[in-house]
Amino acid sequence: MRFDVITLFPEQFRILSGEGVVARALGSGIAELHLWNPRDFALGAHRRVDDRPYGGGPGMVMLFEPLAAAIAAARAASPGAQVAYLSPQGRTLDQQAMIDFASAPGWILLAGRYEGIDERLLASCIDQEWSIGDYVLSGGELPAMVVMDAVIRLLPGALGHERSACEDSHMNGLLDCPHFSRPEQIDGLRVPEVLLSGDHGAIARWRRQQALGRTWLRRPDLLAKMTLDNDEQQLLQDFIQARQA
Ligand SMILES: Nc1nonc1C(=O)N[C@H]1C[C@@H]1c1ccc(S(N)(=O)=O)cc1
Repeated sequence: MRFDVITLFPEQFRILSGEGVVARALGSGIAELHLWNPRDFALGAHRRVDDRPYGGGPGMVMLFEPLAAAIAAARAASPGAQVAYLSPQGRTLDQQAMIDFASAPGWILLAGRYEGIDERLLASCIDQEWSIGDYVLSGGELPAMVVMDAVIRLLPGALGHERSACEDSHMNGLLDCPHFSRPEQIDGLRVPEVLLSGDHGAIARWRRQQALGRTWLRRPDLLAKMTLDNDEQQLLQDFIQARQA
């Protein structure tokens, strides 16, 4: 998948080529990243990319022309890609959104700065507006990297043969189960016996029950969206009763 990011701070994206899933995906061609700086498309002696807002008020607004030109260049280089603007006013993203995005041919991500962008861009150049959460950051670069990370891990081959993203939290509407590794005991805290049993059926049921129970405890809003089969309902009831015993 091709990602084109429009950003005033392209050097921030070097972090993606460091190590880990995203770096390996970029290095192996599973994903590719192209950066476009609006300042390269700014005209005039001062090559301005922002200016004061009409009507007064604090902060600066990113100018229409440089962003429109950068978006046009990215669209020409990535046919079929849609343009998504990262802002607190966008649709809040969740795992299902990332799953949907992973099937697109590519994305052009616009990382905003300052107070935001000239509103006319939303009507003329931008296809979708997304938010990574209800808070305001100093720039859209981190949100763009968050989206890239969440989408890239879903691409075939990105996580390697040893596992896939399907066990992750939120991938099946539930939170993930707890995980343990060596040693078997730390300060009297033991690994659940079932995980040491070698009974893969029992381990799978325990993990499903833990995922159901954790979601019930921490995110009942997610559970409310799910339809549990009879076995899952019984697992959850047993979890709840064990807690109340
Ligand atoms: N949350 C987020 N999810 O994605 N981006 C997020 C974010 O905080 N971006 C901030 C730098 C930039 C920004 C953009 C737009 C607006 S504005 N005036 O439209 O509200 C305010 C701040």
